[in-house]
Amino acid sequence: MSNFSNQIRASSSLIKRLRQRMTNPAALMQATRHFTTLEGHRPTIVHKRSLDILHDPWFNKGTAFSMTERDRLDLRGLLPPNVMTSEQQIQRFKADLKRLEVQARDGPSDPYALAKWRILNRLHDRNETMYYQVLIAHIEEYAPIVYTPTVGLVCQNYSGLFRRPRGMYFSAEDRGEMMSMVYNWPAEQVDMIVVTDGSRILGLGDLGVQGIGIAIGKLDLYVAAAGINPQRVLPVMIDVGTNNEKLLKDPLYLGLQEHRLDGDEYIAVIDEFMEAVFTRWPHVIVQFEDFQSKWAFKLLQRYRNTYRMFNDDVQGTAGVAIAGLLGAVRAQGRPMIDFPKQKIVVAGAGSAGIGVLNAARKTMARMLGNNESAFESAGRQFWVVDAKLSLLARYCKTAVIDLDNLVEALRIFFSYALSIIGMIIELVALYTQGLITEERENIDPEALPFARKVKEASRQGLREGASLAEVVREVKPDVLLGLSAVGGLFSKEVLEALKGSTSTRPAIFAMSNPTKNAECTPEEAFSIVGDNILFASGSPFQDVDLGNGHIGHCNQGNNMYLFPGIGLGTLLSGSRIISDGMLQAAAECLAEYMAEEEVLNGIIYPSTSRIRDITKEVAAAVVKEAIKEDLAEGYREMDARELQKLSQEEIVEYVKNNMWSPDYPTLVYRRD
Ligand SMILES: NC(=O)C1=CN([C@@H]2O[C@H](COP(=O)(O)OP(=O)(O)OC[C@H]3O[C@@H](n4cnc5c(N)ncnc54)[C@H](O)[C@@H]3O)[C@@H](O)[C@H]2O)C=CC1
Ligand SMILES: CC(=O)C(=O)O
Ligand SMILES: [Mg+2]
Repeated sequence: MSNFSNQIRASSSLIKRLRQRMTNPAALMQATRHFTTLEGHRPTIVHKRSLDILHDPWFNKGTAFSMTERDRLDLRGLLPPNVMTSEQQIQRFKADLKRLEVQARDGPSDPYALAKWRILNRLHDRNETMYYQVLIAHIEEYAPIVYTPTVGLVCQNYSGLFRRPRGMYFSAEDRGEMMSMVYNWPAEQVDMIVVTDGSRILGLGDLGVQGIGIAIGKLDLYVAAAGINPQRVLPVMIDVGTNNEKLLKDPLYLGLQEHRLDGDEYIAVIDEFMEAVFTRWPHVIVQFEDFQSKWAFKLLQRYRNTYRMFNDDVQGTAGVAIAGLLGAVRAQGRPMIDFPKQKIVVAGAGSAGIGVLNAARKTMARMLGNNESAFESAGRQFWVVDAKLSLLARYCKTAVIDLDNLVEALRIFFSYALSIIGMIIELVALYTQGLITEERENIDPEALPFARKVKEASRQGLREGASLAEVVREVKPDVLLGLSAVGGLFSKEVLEALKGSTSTRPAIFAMSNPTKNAECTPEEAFSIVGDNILFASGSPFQDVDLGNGHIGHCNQGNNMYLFPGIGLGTLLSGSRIISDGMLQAAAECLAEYMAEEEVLNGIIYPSTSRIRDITKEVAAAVVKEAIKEDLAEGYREMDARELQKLSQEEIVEYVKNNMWSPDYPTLVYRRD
């Protein structure tokens, strides 16, 4: 043991000495690598023994405790005698899950998926290390359980599923207390926070406090894909109420049963939360997740130049879509630089859709010369179809909230009356859905830059509000991209219309989650539009057997390929903010990751089994860009000046060396 300590000390001092000289980054890298390896073997000091160890998920190894460790920690006799390896433990766990599969002979179903989630969640609660061993080793099998689609089901049922707390809850009732509450979290250091207010969970709408499930699921991917230490992640739910009438009436709902805070009151809560977490952990990175679009953009603008934060739905999704869109160009056998010639129809102008539109337009403009006219002409490549509520309908819905203070009888009466008026207006509002032109009233400011000029539209045989099928028929786009949260929106009529596409290989991105919200299935896409299309969906689908010895590949176009790398790269660069350039570098890295042959075969995103590798590359690209933009302030031993000296290969190596892996540490007991 003392040998270990000596080596670690020696290695640390070597790094220090090297840093003082700062002449040889390669030697520094080597010392850091040596140090990291030793740190991996450094024993962990625990201040507990016996059953307390077995009941602590950080330290518990279950049957994998060696006999000497059992003696050292007073565990002898508290476990069955057969000492198992990690591999045997995973085998036993999987065999147990297999039994569940045998029982669920009807094939995948919601109760089956939930049962699987419960079993994994119980493992998470009792043995963190083994949980991440299982997740990393079988990520393709378990990502759909801890992440989309099953995480959606989990959020919908969270009040019933809740057993043990995970993460922190800041509610509207906690105003004025957050700065002290944040010290209730036991970890001294937190690297990553994923926060949601539960207002738009996947495509499932407002799930209130139950939305914490999505923050937990995203952080599982941070650990599995980016190797962020699980002791340094924090899922957060900001409960400002819910406008989900069902949850408001549910006696078993776990959150605040009042309508959502709005306006300045809402912003004050989020401000207080941000101040609290950045006061305790100045270097933390905060990922905003699944906020309704009304707040997603405003909060992003409010914080992005002050705090280390990003919005995954707006910015992560945009990067993943750009990578996919560039892949679609390559899949047509054309160079990426042809991207500005693509005609793109987007269905859904919410936080994700607008994020994609802005990023795609900027990418095209850059390729066209990066000036104003390039930006103008890039804008003409997009046709946006949306369906929004009118302002009056929104007013009626909000008015219900304002009536809360009246006598109960009156409240109920007016509530119902206004809800009915709201519903009627909503129905009327449906007539205003469709192609967005400058003629549209009450257009969202974010969507305005993509509104088509009326004259231009009419020259194409289109008008304000033209249906998606009409738009596709007239535009004959290269790409049809859905971020609408409306399952089946790419109907037979729409897909038939896409057969007229002028592209040699039309691409369909049905990106809405979870599975039932996908705009179409791959079977529908391949069978209606043809074998030669490119298909991507937000949630995983099986590849399609095209029946002629060919496979219709189903790509998973999900921001999970970027957000872990964006977070890790930001952490390791020590960048003060997350710049557009860093996000662009992440997207380009993903786009270039796929080999020519894969792309020509219709594979534009890597399989989930490669997620740890792509995340490492994305993180390295983010670090590199942060250095280039002079934003990198360094991390631990690697300060800004040393980062500057690293070559591309050394940056990748640096990232790899700093990714946590789930190995059981040797435990040594010391009295408190
Ligand atoms: N694959 C991925 O990585 C990601 C997928 N998503 C998914 O995208 C969907 C949308 O997310 P957000 O943009 O954040 O939600 P949002 O609620 O902000 O946006 C949805 C938009 O679709 C529009 N819409 C509704 N019905 C429509 C219709 N019939 N035709 C055209 N547009 C219609 C709405 O008016 C709204 O503007 C969700 O299902 C979400 O799970 C979101 C982020 C990442
Ligand atoms: C994937 C994701 O972030 C979403 O569906 O909201
Ligand atoms: Mg999301």
